[in-house]
Amino acid sequence: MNAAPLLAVEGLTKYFGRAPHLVRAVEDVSFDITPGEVLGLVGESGSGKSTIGRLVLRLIDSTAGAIRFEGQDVTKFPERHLKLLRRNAQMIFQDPYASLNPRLRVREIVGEALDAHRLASGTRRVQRIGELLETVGLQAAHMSRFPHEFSGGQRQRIGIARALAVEPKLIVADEPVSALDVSVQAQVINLLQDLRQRFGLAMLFISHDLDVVELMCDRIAVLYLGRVMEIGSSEDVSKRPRHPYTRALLAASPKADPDAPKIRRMLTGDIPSPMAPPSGCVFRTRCPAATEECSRNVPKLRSAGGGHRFACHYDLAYDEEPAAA
Ligand SMILES: Nc1ncnc2c1ncn2[C@@H]1O[C@H](COP(=O)(O)OP(=O)(O)OP(=O)(O)O)[C@@H](O)[C@H]1O
Repeated sequence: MNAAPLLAVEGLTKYFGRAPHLVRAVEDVSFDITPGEVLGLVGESGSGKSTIGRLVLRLIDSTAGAIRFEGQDVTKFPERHLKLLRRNAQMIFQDPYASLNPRLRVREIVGEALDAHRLASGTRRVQRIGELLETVGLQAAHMSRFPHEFSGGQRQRIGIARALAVEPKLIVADEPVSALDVSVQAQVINLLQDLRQRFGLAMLFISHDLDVVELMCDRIAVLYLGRVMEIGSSEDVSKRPRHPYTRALLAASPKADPDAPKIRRMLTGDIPSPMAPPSGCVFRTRCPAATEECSRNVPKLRSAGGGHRFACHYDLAYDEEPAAA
């Protein structure tokens, strides 16, 4: 619990564009990931999950905040130091079709990472590519094929082999199974679990699906309109959620108990535009329990004990009905 964080994100903020079209994609987000830990980022479409993943790997620049990787703030890294970051932190993308260059053989796709960091050459390089393919459940002989010769699940395995080539300490997995057939999703999740155990990988695991996140992650951060609504152990967040939004998300899951308390089933209306987020608590326009207070003040994250925190002015009992409007 007290291990020095591998990744420490503090007050991370990202705006796209300019006023009056300023998009507040990520607003004052903080979290840590310790070595070997898997943190899930969950939230509806547009909540800022991918943006956070891209910020962490410096694929895009932040507006404000710090991203410390092993204590060093990567937001301040000059371009030439980014290679060091990429040696330690890699991305697995959502779409295994778009993320692999169709003109390159698997050998070149996986080998590129080895070459960029001069990790292996000659016969050792070929051997290493074969090993990586076997590590992800493919065969060494597959290295001479092109991406189109593989199924979606197999392509995602190639993307994983490419990420593993540099022996990273952190993997940002952005919806790694959402584009796959349901029947294949579990296999890829199992592979990621297995790799995590084998290599002690830490992960930032991005998904809109709370069930997948619960399965995969040690801790979960729930995002809404670019802000953290709740963060804590998977167990606390999924079994003892304190924020009305987390409860609503859980209720929307196909696994939800139909007799669940009413507050959990009341997520209605659309997500407001990140160009015009509501005042006070950003969730208040969809929250069944919102009051005047919620429109005036932004709730701070507060502790529910044991590292579990939630950003709500109220602390409603789990089965409490919302106040009449
Ligand atoms: N390059 C960009 N320019 C302008 N707006 C952007 C850009 N990238 C993302 N956004 C906006 O930032 C917000 C957060 O987007 P982001 O993709 O991070 O959300 P997400 O939670 O990952 O959603 P999804 O699951 O749909 O990918 C959205 O409103 C999105 O439209």
